[in-house]
Amino acid sequence: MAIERLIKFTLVFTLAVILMGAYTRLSDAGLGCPDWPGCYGHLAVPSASHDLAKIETHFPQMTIEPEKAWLEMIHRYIAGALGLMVLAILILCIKHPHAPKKLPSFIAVLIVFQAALGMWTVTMKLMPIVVMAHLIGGFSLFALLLLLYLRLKPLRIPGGDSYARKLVPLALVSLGVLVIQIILGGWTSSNYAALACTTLPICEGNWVDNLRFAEAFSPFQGDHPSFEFGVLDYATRMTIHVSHRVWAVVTAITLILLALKLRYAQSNIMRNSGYLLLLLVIAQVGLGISNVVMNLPLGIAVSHNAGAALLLLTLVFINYALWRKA
Ligand code: HEM
Repeated sequence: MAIERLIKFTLVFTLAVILMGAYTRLSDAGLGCPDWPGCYGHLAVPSASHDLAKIETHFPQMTIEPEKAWLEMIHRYIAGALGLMVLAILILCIKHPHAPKKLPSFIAVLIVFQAALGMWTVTMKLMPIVVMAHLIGGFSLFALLLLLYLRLKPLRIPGGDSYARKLVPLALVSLGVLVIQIILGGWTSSNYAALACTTLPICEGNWVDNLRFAEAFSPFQGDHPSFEFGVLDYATRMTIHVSHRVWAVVTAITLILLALKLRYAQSNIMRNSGYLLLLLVIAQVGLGISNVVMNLPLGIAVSHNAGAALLLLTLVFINYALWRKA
């Protein structure tokens, strides 16, 4: 069916947009263009000398950095293309008598909201709550597109797999635990807390006595001309970082337990999902540790983001497959 192929392509494209967003953020290019939707009022990054002269007058505090501006604009263009794909999916679903209608409509609304969050990310100068919501919006879009794809497929577990069905509560808890870990990761990244702890396993110094949960998880951090590079003090960033690491232990244990239990499922599809989950958890923890010991190299940080997105997809699939009637 044309819709299924389009959704499959859109899923891969969404991952590309998420990774491009992570690459832009981690390259400190989020404010490469200080306005929205254009860049210094232009459709492409301006380079002509008369345009540059005008920019100096209209944006006196800004120095145009073409590389960063291009990263930001490419992210905006491909996100725009993704918006058009989601619109096409919605139209095809509305036309197709047996396709779901509510889910694609919700996805279309979500992508409009996601565009607004992209705008606020720039206009509110990388305010962490907005940056994190933008990251979560992208991940939600990715997960909902998979759900739509699965709704269009007649997926059934052969014979019902009564053993796997007993894992429904654990699979649901695993998804919840993972979502919390992703939110904590987004909060770590958007508050520039990645390098607050540089030793293993948890943090250096007398970290237990310096934890400040109220400040660390307050969604609003006052007025600042810009939130680029973070506005929180060391102890607060350390608390955010430590929370992400400690919850990583809870996440890894829960997901590995589910993966190991899935080994005894009767159906191949559930057993293989378990192996994939196990592989992804090990890779994700390895990438997280590499982030810390290697001082956040761009490639590793972007791969850590991709790992989180793929873990989410795997758990959405496992939950869906377990809930589906035989
Ligand atoms: C167990 C599963 C884990 C998941 C699902 C996860 C997820 C995430 C996510 C979604 C982000 C935000 C990425 C971004 O904004 O681009 C993040 C950031 C981060 N994670 Fe994890 N993480 C996990 C484990 C770990 C572990 C074990 C460590 C270290 C020991 C770690 C260290 C970090 C660091 C330092 C950042 C900030 C990187 C940055 O500034 O972009 N993570 N994590």
